[in-house]
Amino acid sequence: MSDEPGANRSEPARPRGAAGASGRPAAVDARELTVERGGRPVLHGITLTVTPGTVTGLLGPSGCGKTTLLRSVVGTQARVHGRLSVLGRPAGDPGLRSRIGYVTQEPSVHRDLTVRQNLDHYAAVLGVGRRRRAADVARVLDDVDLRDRAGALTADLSGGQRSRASLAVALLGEPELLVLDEPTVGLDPVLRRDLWRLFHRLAAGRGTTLLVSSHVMDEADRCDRLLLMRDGRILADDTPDGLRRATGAATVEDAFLRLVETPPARGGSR
Ligand SMILES: Nc1ncnc2c1ncn2[C@@H]1O[C@H](COP(=O)(O)OP(=O)(O)OP(=O)(O)O)[C@@H](O)[C@H]1O
Repeated sequence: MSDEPGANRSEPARPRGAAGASGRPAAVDARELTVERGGRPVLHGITLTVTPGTVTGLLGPSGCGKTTLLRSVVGTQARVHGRLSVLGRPAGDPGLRSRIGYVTQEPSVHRDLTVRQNLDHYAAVLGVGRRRRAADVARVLDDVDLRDRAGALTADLSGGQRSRASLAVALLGEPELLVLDEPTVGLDPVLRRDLWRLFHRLAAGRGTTLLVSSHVMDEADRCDRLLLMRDGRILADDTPDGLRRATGAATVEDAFLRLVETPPARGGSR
Protein backbone atom coordinates (compact mmCIF):
# COMPACT_ATOMS: atom_id res chain seq x y z
CA MET A 1 0.00 0.00 0.00
CA SER A 2 1.13 3.50 -0.73
CA ASP A 3 2.66 5.68 1.98
CA GLU A 4 2.06 8.73 -0.17
CA PRO A 5 -0.73 11.32 -0.40
CA GLY A 6 -4.20 10.41 -1.53
CA ALA A 7 -5.16 7.83 1.06
CA ASN A 8 -5.68 10.18 4.00
CA ARG A 9 -8.81 9.12 5.81
CA SER A 10 -8.60 11.63 8.64
CA GLU A 11 -11.78 13.42 9.56
CA PRO A 12 -12.01 17.03 10.66
CA ALA A 13 -11.90 17.55 14.39
CA ARG A 14 -15.04 19.02 15.91
CA PRO A 15 -14.60 22.69 16.74
CA ARG A 16 -13.48 22.64 20.37
CA GLY A 17 -13.01 26.27 21.29
CA ALA A 18 -9.27 25.66 21.21
CA ALA A 19 -8.75 29.08 19.71
CA GLY A 20 -5.97 31.40 20.76
CA ALA A 21 -6.47 34.82 22.30
CA SER A 22 -7.08 36.14 18.79
CA GLY A 23 -10.25 34.06 18.53
CA ARG A 24 -8.77 32.16 15.59
CA PRO A 25 -9.41 28.42 15.52
CA ALA A 26 -6.58 26.16 16.70
CA ALA A 27 -3.90 26.01 14.01
CA VAL A 28 -3.82 22.23 14.49
CA ASP A 29 -6.34 20.17 16.43
CA ALA A 30 -5.70 16.41 16.51
CA ARG A 31 -7.85 13.87 18.32
CA GLU A 32 -6.86 10.22 18.69
CA LEU A 33 -4.63 10.31 15.63
CA THR A 34 -3.25 6.95 14.54
CA VAL A 35 -0.96 6.33 11.58
CA GLU A 36 0.47 3.14 10.13
CA ARG A 37 3.63 3.05 8.04
CA GLY A 38 5.12 -0.06 6.49
CA GLY A 39 2.30 -2.12 8.00
CA ARG A 40 2.92 -1.12 11.61
CA PRO A 41 1.49 1.66 13.75
CA VAL A 42 3.89 4.57 14.26
CA LEU A 43 1.49 7.12 15.81
CA HIS A 44 -0.69 5.84 18.62
CA GLY A 45 -3.80 7.92 19.32
CA ILE A 46 -2.22 11.36 19.40
CA THR A 47 -4.28 14.24 20.80
CA LEU A 48 -2.89 17.77 20.69
CA THR A 49 -3.64 21.40 19.94
CA VAL A 50 -1.36 23.98 18.37
CA THR A 51 -2.27 27.54 19.42
CA PRO A 52 -2.32 30.04 16.56
CA GLY A 53 0.44 32.65 16.44
CA THR A 54 2.86 30.58 18.53
CA VAL A 55 6.18 28.92 17.86
CA THR A 56 5.50 25.33 18.91
CA GLY A 57 8.36 22.86 19.11
CA LEU A 58 7.78 19.18 18.37
CA LEU A 59 10.66 17.55 20.20
CA GLY A 60 11.59 13.92 20.49
CA PRO A 61 14.26 11.37 19.64
CA SER A 62 14.99 10.19 16.12
CA GLY A 63 12.33 7.79 14.85
CA CYS A 64 9.64 8.77 17.39
CA GLY A 65 7.26 9.91 14.64
CA LYS A 66 7.81 13.66 14.28
CA THR A 67 7.97 13.65 10.48
CA THR A 68 4.96 11.35 10.28
CA LEU A 69 2.96 13.76 12.44
CA LEU A 70 4.06 16.76 10.37
CA ARG A 71 3.19 14.93 7.14
CA SER A 72 -0.25 14.21 8.59
CA VAL A 73 -0.73 17.90 9.36
CA VAL A 74 0.21 19.03 5.85
CA GLY A 75 -1.89 16.26 4.28
CA THR A 76 0.83 14.21 2.61
CA GLN A 77 0.62 11.17 4.91
CA ALA A 78 -1.50 8.17 4.00
CA ARG A 79 -3.51 6.01 6.40
CA VAL A 80 -4.20 8.72 8.97
CA HIS A 81 -7.05 7.78 11.27
CA GLY A 82 -8.74 9.93 13.89
CA ARG A 83 -9.72 13.57 13.66
CA LEU A 84 -7.33 16.18 12.40
CA SER A 85 -8.20 19.76 11.57
CA VAL A 86 -5.75 22.37 10.36
CA LEU A 87 -6.62 26.08 10.30
CA GLY A 88 -10.22 25.06 10.84
CA ARG A 89 -10.36 22.67 7.84
CA PRO A 90 -9.85 18.91 7.52
CA ALA A 91 -6.15 18.08 7.00
CA GLY A 92 -5.42 17.59 3.32
CA ASP A 93 -8.24 19.91 2.20
CA PRO A 94 -7.15 21.48 -1.13
CA GLY A 95 -8.11 24.91 0.25
CA LEU A 96 -5.25 24.59 2.75
CA ARG A 97 -2.51 24.27 0.14
CA SER A 98 -1.76 27.99 -0.18
CA ARG A 99 -2.20 28.56 3.57
CA ILE A 100 0.51 26.13 4.72
CA GLY A 101 4.25 26.28 4.11
CA TYR A 102 6.07 22.96 4.57
CA VAL A 103 9.82 22.56 4.64
CA THR A 104 10.97 18.95 4.62
CA GLN A 105 14.36 17.69 5.74
CA GLU A 106 15.36 17.41 2.07
CA PRO A 107 15.91 20.83 0.44
CA SER A 108 13.22 21.31 -2.20
CA VAL A 109 14.98 23.78 -4.49
CA HIS A 110 16.15 23.12 -8.05
CA ARG A 111 19.92 22.76 -7.96
CA ASP A 112 20.43 23.98 -11.54
CA LEU A 113 18.72 27.33 -10.84
CA THR A 114 20.02 30.24 -8.82
CA VAL A 115 18.38 31.08 -5.52
CA ARG A 116 16.58 34.04 -7.12
CA GLN A 117 15.45 31.96 -10.12
CA ASN A 118 14.08 29.32 -7.75
CA LEU A 119 12.13 31.90 -5.80
CA ASP A 120 10.87 33.59 -8.95
CA HIS A 121 9.76 30.21 -10.31
CA TYR A 122 7.88 29.22 -7.13
CA ALA A 123 6.31 32.68 -6.82
CA ALA A 124 4.99 32.26 -10.38
CA VAL A 125 3.66 28.79 -9.47
CA LEU A 126 1.85 30.40 -6.53
CA GLY A 127 0.28 32.84 -8.95
CA VAL A 128 2.07 35.95 -7.72
CA GLY A 129 1.85 38.57 -10.48
CA ARG A 130 5.05 39.67 -12.21
CA ARG A 131 4.99 43.14 -10.62
CA ARG A 132 4.67 41.88 -7.03
CA ARG A 133 7.08 39.01 -7.54
CA ALA A 134 10.33 41.01 -7.26
CA ALA A 135 9.23 42.52 -3.94
CA ASP A 136 8.14 39.14 -2.57
CA VAL A 137 11.42 37.53 -3.57
CA ALA A 138 13.39 40.38 -1.97
CA ARG A 139 11.35 40.03 1.25
CA VAL A 140 11.99 36.31 1.67
CA LEU A 141 15.68 36.66 0.73
CA ASP A 142 15.95 39.18 3.56
CA ASP A 143 13.98 36.92 5.92
CA VAL A 144 16.46 34.07 5.54
CA ASP A 145 19.51 36.30 5.11
CA LEU A 146 20.45 35.01 1.67
CA ARG A 147 20.46 38.29 -0.27
CA ASP A 148 24.18 38.10 -0.99
CA ARG A 149 23.81 34.54 -2.41
CA ALA A 150 20.74 35.30 -4.54
CA GLY A 151 22.70 34.93 -7.79
CA ALA A 152 24.40 31.64 -6.80
CA LEU A 153 23.32 28.29 -8.19
CA THR A 154 21.69 26.39 -5.35
CA ALA A 155 24.00 23.47 -6.22
CA ASP A 156 26.87 25.71 -5.10
CA LEU A 157 25.37 26.57 -1.70
CA SER A 158 26.32 24.99 1.59
CA GLY A 159 23.82 22.57 3.14
CA GLY A 160 22.65 25.19 5.61
CA GLN A 161 22.25 27.80 2.88
CA ARG A 162 20.24 25.34 0.76
CA SER A 163 17.95 24.68 3.74
CA ARG A 164 17.42 28.40 4.12
CA ALA A 165 16.64 28.68 0.40
CA SER A 166 13.93 26.01 0.92
CA LEU A 167 12.60 27.98 3.86
CA ALA A 168 12.51 31.11 1.67
CA VAL A 169 10.36 29.21 -0.86
CA ALA A 170 7.94 28.25 1.93
CA LEU A 171 7.71 31.89 3.05
CA LEU A 172 6.74 33.18 -0.40
CA GLY A 173 2.99 32.91 -0.05
CA GLU A 174 3.03 34.34 3.51
CA PRO A 175 1.50 31.09 4.82
CA GLU A 176 -0.60 31.16 8.00
CA LEU A 177 0.98 27.91 9.20
CA LEU A 178 4.65 27.04 8.69
CA VAL A 179 5.56 23.41 9.26
CA LEU A 180 9.32 22.96 9.51
CA ASP A 181 10.97 19.56 9.82
CA GLU A 182 14.28 19.92 11.67
CA PRO A 183 15.14 23.27 10.07
CA THR A 184 18.21 23.91 12.22
CA VAL A 185 20.08 20.63 11.63
CA GLY A 186 23.65 21.32 10.55
CA LEU A 187 23.51 25.05 11.17
CA ASP A 188 26.12 26.83 13.24
CA PRO A 189 24.99 28.43 16.52
CA VAL A 190 24.76 31.93 15.02
CA LEU A 191 22.55 30.79 12.15
CA ARG A 192 20.43 28.71 14.51
CA ARG A 193 19.90 31.72 16.73
CA ASP A 194 19.05 33.90 13.72
CA LEU A 195 16.53 31.36 12.42
CA TRP A 196 14.77 31.13 15.79
CA ARG A 197 14.63 34.94 15.86
CA LEU A 198 13.06 34.86 12.41
CA PHE A 199 10.48 32.30 13.61
CA HIS A 200 9.48 34.57 16.49
CA ARG A 201 9.39 37.62 14.21
CA LEU A 202 7.01 35.76 11.90
CA ALA A 203 4.80 34.73 14.83
CA ALA A 204 4.78 38.12 16.55
CA GLY A 205 4.75 40.34 13.46
CA ARG A 206 2.62 38.42 11.00
CA GLY A 207 0.66 36.14 13.34
CA THR A 208 2.12 33.09 11.60
CA THR A 209 1.89 29.79 13.49
CA LEU A 210 5.10 27.76 13.40
CA LEU A 211 5.29 24.05 14.13
CA VAL A 212 8.99 23.19 14.27
CA SER A 213 10.42 19.73 14.84
CA SER A 214 13.78 19.01 16.41
CA HIS A 215 15.49 16.09 18.07
CA VAL A 216 17.73 18.49 20.01
CA MET A 217 16.28 19.24 23.43
CA ASP A 218 18.40 22.36 23.84
CA GLU A 219 16.14 24.10 21.31
CA ALA A 220 13.21 23.73 23.74
CA ASP A 221 13.65 27.09 25.42
CA ARG A 222 13.36 28.82 22.08
CA CYS A 223 9.74 27.67 21.76
CA ASP A 224 6.57 29.26 23.16
CA ARG A 225 5.07 25.81 23.57
CA LEU A 226 6.43 22.28 23.49
CA LEU A 227 5.06 18.98 22.33
CA LEU A 228 7.32 16.26 23.72
CA MET A 229 7.06 13.04 21.79
CA ARG A 230 8.33 9.49 22.24
CA ASP A 231 7.51 6.21 20.51
CA GLY A 232 4.58 7.69 18.58
CA ARG A 233 2.96 9.28 21.64
CA ILE A 234 2.79 12.80 23.04
CA LEU A 235 4.33 12.86 26.54
CA ALA A 236 3.64 16.52 27.27
CA ASP A 237 2.00 19.60 25.73
CA ASP A 238 3.09 22.62 27.76
CA THR A 239 5.27 25.71 27.88
CA PRO A 240 8.97 25.15 28.72
CA ASP A 241 8.41 26.73 32.18
CA GLY A 242 5.19 24.83 32.77
CA LEU A 243 6.94 21.59 31.92
CA ARG A 244 9.80 22.27 34.32
CA ARG A 245 7.32 23.22 37.06
CA ALA A 246 5.17 20.14 36.48
CA THR A 247 8.11 17.75 36.61
CA GLY A 248 10.35 19.59 39.09
CA ALA A 249 13.19 19.28 36.57
CA ALA A 250 15.77 21.98 35.91
CA THR A 251 15.94 21.43 32.16
CA VAL A 252 13.55 20.23 29.48
CA GLU A 253 15.87 17.30 28.84
CA ASP A 254 15.53 16.21 32.50
CA ALA A 255 11.78 16.82 32.32
CA PHE A 256 11.65 14.49 29.31
CA LEU A 257 13.56 11.79 31.23
CA ARG A 258 11.25 12.12 34.23
CA LEU A 259 8.19 11.81 32.01
CA VAL A 260 9.65 8.70 30.39
CA GLU A 261 10.50 7.14 33.74
CA THR A 262 7.32 8.09 35.65
CA PRO A 263 4.21 6.03 34.97
CA PRO A 264 1.29 8.23 33.87
CA ALA A 265 -1.19 9.26 36.55
CA ARG A 266 -4.54 7.49 36.44
CA GLY A 267 -6.73 9.19 33.87
CA GLY A 268 -3.70 11.14 32.53
CA SER A 269 -3.23 11.77 28.82
CA ARG A 270 -0.07 9.68 28.46
N1 LIG B 1 8.39 5.28 4.37
C1 LIG B 1 8.31 4.57 5.49
N2 LIG B 1 7.85 3.31 5.49
C2 LIG B 1 7.75 2.60 6.63
N3 LIG B 1 8.09 3.05 7.84
C3 LIG B 1 8.56 4.32 7.90
C4 LIG B 1 8.69 5.14 6.75
N4 LIG B 1 9.19 6.34 7.13
C5 LIG B 1 9.36 6.26 8.47
N5 LIG B 1 8.99 5.06 8.92
C6 LIG B 1 9.03 4.61 10.33
O1 LIG B 1 8.10 5.41 11.07
C7 LIG B 1 8.63 5.71 12.36
C8 LIG B 1 8.58 7.21 12.57
O2 LIG B 1 9.45 7.83 11.62
P1 LIG B 1 9.55 9.40 11.48
O3 LIG B 1 10.37 9.69 10.26
O4 LIG B 1 8.20 9.97 11.56
O5 LIG B 1 10.37 9.77 12.81
P2 LIG B 1 11.13 11.12 13.21
O6 LIG B 1 10.85 11.34 14.65
O7 LIG B 1 10.78 12.21 12.26
O8 LIG B 1 12.66 10.73 13.00
P3 LIG B 1 13.93 11.69 12.63
O9 LIG B 1 14.11 12.64 13.80
O10 LIG B 1 15.05 10.70 12.53
O11 LIG B 1 13.62 12.37 11.35
C9 LIG B 1 10.03 5.13 12.41
O12 LIG B 1 9.96 3.90 13.11
C10 LIG B 1 10.38 4.89 10.97
O13 LIG B 1 11.24 3.77 10.84
